[in-house]
Amino acid sequence: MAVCSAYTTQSLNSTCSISTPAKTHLGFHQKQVVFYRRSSKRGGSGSSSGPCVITCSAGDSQTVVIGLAADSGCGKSTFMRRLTSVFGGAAEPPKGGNPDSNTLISDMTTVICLDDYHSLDRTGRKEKGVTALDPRANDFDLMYEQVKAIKSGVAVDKPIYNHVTGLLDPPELIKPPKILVIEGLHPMFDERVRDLLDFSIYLDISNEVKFAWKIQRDLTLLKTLQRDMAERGHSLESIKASIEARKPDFDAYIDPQKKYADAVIEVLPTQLIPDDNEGKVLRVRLIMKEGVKHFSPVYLFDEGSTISWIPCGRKLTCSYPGIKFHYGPDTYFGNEVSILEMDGQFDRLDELIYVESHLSNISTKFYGEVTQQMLKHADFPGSNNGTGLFQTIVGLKIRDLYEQITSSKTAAPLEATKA
Ligand SMILES: Nc1ncnc2c1ncn2[C@@H]1O[C@H](COP(=O)(O)OP(=O)(O)OP(=O)(O)O)[C@@H](O)[C@H]1O
Ligand SMILES: O=C(CO)[C@H](O)[C@H](O)COP(=O)(O)O
Repeated sequence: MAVCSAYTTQSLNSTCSISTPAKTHLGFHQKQVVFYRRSSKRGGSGSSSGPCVITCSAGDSQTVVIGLAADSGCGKSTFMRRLTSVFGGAAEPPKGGNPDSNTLISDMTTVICLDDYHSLDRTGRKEKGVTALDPRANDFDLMYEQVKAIKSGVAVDKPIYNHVTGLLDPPELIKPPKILVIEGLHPMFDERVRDLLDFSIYLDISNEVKFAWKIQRDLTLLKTLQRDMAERGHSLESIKASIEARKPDFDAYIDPQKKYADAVIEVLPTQLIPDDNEGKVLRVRLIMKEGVKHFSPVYLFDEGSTISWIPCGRKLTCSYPGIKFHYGPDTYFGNEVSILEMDGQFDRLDELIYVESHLSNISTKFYGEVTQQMLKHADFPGSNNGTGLFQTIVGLKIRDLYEQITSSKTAAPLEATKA
């Protein structure tokens, strides 16, 4: 291994870091690693017994890494569709690649699914008697090395977990995007991976709601397959059994990650209907950590005050059971947070502008942008309640965070030049 000291760089704007030579067993992509010839007499004393590697990413293509954690079937894909829409352009699987790829690429974002780091396939897990939620079924070393590589501008060959076959497929090439989202069961589980995140989100869906969503999804699937009632009954039991079987590992390995999240979207049954167990009307809480770099929590009316607001009346149509907002400071796992809560659902999405105009720090670029985004995706699940509203707002906050990070990176060399 050579000692690296002085190198030429391709562009003044580049941010460069010295790394060890590409390690193919970790899937680093050799082609993306840039080799530079030693150019300067000054500092050129390093021995040159082997290849030195500099990996460069242009100043304007810094990869910002976002983590999104949730159990399976808890709305990660829906959230990702809202997020990528905020940046413009549709997200699609890699062109010409594996049709069962879990990756989604748009102009600005690449979303990778952490299921791809399962180290045991479906049969392997069955043989060992572990679930996919168990850390022993996942390769955190590879996850860390590859996310770190992408963040520093190096492409990787990431494995693919095929949900259709339950097997690990040959890897796919992931090039460093402007924004990398790692979504799945464990983005905040491993401390090394956690430290690479510029922002983290946890979707906390209560058991009652999770169950209602699963049934809804599976019954829709069954309906399209035109199965009979007997099979539907069987399916209900198996959905229940699968949720129960996952619960111990969910409680042990997934749920504890929420204490690390910068924002948590908590989804609970409504409090507006006494003893509601339908799970259709939802109470949704956006829990926002204070003091996170490049992130200022959203507030209602007056920052730091405690406020309850029923907006129904002349400007917002509400049918039973109505809509109730709450905002205020709180603590969450020992951290200071602000919590914005919405219970109930909108009758008319265009009237959301009335609510939007009373929210501050929502990082919109123009008046009504939240409402516009919500109307654009009115057919997505949760568009008439706090899940859609808060996912959209978090998407705008991530855009803002990205712009702040990239502008501070490009401003830094300028400041240094001035000094
Ligand atoms: N906000 C919501 N309101 C109502 N139902 C929802 C909401 N979000 C998701 N769902 C239901 O849950 C299902 C799963 O949503 P989605 O595919 O976004 O979750 P996921 O976490 O990506 O799932 P998976 O892990 O299985 O890929 C949807 O088909 C829908 O039925
Ligand atoms: O918790 C999950 C995350 O999506 C899946 O259950 C896990 O990835 C295993 O997938 P499959 O059930 O398709 O073998």
